[in-house]
Amino acid sequence: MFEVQVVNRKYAHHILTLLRNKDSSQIEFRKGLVKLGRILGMEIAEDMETEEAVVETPLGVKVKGIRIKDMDNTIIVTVLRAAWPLTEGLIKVFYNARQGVIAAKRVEEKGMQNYEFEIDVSYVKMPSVTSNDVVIISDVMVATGSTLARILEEVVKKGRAKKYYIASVLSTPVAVAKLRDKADELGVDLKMYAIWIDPEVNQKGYIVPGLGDAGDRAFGS
Ligand SMILES: O=P(O)(O)OC[C@H]1O[C@H](OP(=O)(O)OP(=O)(O)O)[C@H](O)[C@@H]1O
Ligand SMILES: O=c1cc[nH]c(=O)[nH]1
Repeated sequence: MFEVQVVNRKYAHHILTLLRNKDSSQIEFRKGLVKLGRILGMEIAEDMETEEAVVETPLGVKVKGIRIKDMDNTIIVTVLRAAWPLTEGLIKVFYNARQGVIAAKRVEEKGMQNYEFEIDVSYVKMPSVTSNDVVIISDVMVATGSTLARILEEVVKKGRAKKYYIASVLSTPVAVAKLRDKADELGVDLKMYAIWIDPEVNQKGYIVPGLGDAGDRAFGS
């Protein structure tokens, strides 16, 4: 099963506009990603089931509240390197999350064929996953979807989660179609959140209008 949801919040789009601006500084860019990570985390939390929780306040009064059931069985996987600040924001919401890291790179020297890049996965370190877990994959730019499709293959090798989320800033129709196919092929329940879906990927594999090379803008080239 695959679903995609765009974040319909003025504040998120205000920050996205700052990120798109070529004159925004490296620090502004990173800070913007942290803010969007927190918003994406809130959106994902909104999608999760809750249960009743009763607590006693310092006044000695018991009160009914709620807890998000999967708060303590969430795993966040960061795709290096641009997603690092995005994860910083996600962690503010999923404060007990276990974490994994994946280094994956498009082999750009071989070029893009039919909106597909070969992906070189050089490092995978993540906790084992059980059927009680929810996995959130944090990646800023989902352009052709080649990287995330490949990463999903790696992630499911660690065990089957009951649900997978993608937390991203920008994606494209091409990537959405590819991820839908990959979710079907792997038989996973996948929901992708993006702040916005841009219309195009250019010949070099950049999202257009996009925001440029997110890794370089956040950390330098
Ligand atoms: O959907 P795709 O076409 O596969 O492209 C998306 C990938 O490109 C970006 O990484 P990048 O190669 O810029 O790496 P960096 O963050 O380390 O700079 C981005 O963070 C994704 O991982
Ligand atoms: O536009 C794009 C596409 C992939 N990676 C980026 O950083 N930017």
